[in-house]
Amino acid sequence: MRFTKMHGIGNDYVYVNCFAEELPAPPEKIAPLVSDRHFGIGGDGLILITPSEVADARMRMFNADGSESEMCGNGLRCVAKYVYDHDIAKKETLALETGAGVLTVQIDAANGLAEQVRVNMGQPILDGKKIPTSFDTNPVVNQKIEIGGRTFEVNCVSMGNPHCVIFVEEATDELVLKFGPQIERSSYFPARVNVEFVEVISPTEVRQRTWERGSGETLACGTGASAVCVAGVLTGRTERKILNHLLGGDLHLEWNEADNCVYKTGGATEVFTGEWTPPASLT
Ligand SMILES: N[C@H](CCC[C@H](N)C(=O)O)C(=O)O
Repeated sequence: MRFTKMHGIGNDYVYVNCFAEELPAPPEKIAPLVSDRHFGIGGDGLILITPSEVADARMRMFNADGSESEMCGNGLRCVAKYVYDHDIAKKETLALETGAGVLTVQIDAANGLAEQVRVNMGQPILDGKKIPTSFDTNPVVNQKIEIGGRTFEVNCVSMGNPHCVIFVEEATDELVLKFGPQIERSSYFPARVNVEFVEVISPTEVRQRTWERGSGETLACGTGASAVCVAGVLTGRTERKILNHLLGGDLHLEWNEADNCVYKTGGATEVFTGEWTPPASLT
């Protein structure tokens, strides 16, 4: 299986161009194998770039545990870069189909290659039942949950996929690595959840660490950063335009008042291409 390794500020996936390549097995079986950093290629998951009936291309994203997610913000910037750089559609404005609908992406290119990518991430979903959470408020802000003997105040937002944003003094290893997985799998979140621990530096600047549903801690999460932007505004902590520092780099975010959409800008990088040999047990 030919693949391309790409990352968006350190959130790395194995990308397969399904315009040209046929998968040797179902993607949910391939994702855990290629994601393994010792026995596989290494990555936070698998992303398929496929033809679309309604857009320039379609993204399908599988976490390292094989579960499929509706959306991936860093992944979508990389898909846009791939589609542009590899001439699937050489357009500076691309329409890309995701589980969160068709999203519009703006490419800033130099010498025929995409450098910065700006994604209209669409409107956040704030209805507790739709996110989904066990809360039936709209929005779900400053709600208390009990996890492992501790109380957390959570703010929940869906950007197509579910997020739980928790503002903290310091995003420690204990919070991310011990409580992250417990929150992910708690009964408050029927479809599990991605968890963001966020330090507010100023009304226009935050720092985020992410525990991702199905993949564990990652260096960055674009849908998570968008959810953080929304949660910051809803709780009166931040302005509508922020700079978010993630472990792997920075993202610029804006929750636009006029159209209610979140705009996310950041880089996308192609690292290498290769050919993966599926184990005999798979085929
Ligand atoms: N890293 C991705 C999000 C992956 C979310 C996935 N873990 C889920 O199950 O929803 C991003 O940049 O938006």
